[in-house]
Amino acid sequence: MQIDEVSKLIAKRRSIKPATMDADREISHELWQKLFEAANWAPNHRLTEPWRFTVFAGDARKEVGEALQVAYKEATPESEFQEIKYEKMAKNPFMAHAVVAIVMERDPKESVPEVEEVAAVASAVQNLHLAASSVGLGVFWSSPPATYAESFANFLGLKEGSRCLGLLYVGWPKEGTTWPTRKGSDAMAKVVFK
Ligand SMILES: Cc1cc2nc3c(=O)[nH]c(=O)nc-3n(C[C@H](O)[C@H](O)[C@H](O)COP(=O)(O)O)c2cc1C
Repeated sequence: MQIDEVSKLIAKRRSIKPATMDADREISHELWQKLFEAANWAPNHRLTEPWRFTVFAGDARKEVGEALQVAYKEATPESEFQEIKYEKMAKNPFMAHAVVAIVMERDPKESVPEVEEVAAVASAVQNLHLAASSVGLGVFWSSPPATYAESFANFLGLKEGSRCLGLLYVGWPKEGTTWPTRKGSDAMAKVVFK
């Protein structure tokens, strides 16, 4: 593959809003496997492979919605609590075909700094997202404060030191949806050569 082809795929990757996803359209097990294989090739220090994913599809999406509601209550001061947001939390997971919890599982030996483990998980998500984009499958990374709450970590059964880094909404775009575009910015303005 030439660099131009890789660059094209990278530039094509977009976040697809869950509201534009066809929640009923199946994602084959074969495709899920390809997505997680792509994730699994992410760079990671000392090969700790800290990424973990839990896929909630079908009725299991209800559990995520309920856990988000509990976590929202936990993470939101009473004065800021909004009933509308609370109700939406239960419905949101049903907009996508599946919701995938992104987890950084801490290596018990703590052989590398935590920031490196988080970076490795983000790389894994990027790989997965690129693979999904290549076949036109929509992905949206969502990280409301509720996903960082202790009750949400307990819901996911996280081990000591592990962290949830948000949720991926995954689904095929509804028929007629146009793939979003993004205005590019000046890449070289963020680079210094010395
Ligand atoms: C770590 C991380 C967390 C994110 N959390 C949210 C979020 O909570 N809500 C949201 O609207 N977008 C979230 N996004 C997606 C960004 O909004 C999106 O990547 C950005 O708008 C650029 O669009 P693109 O992905 O289509 O290039 C998140 C992205 C990352 C990398």
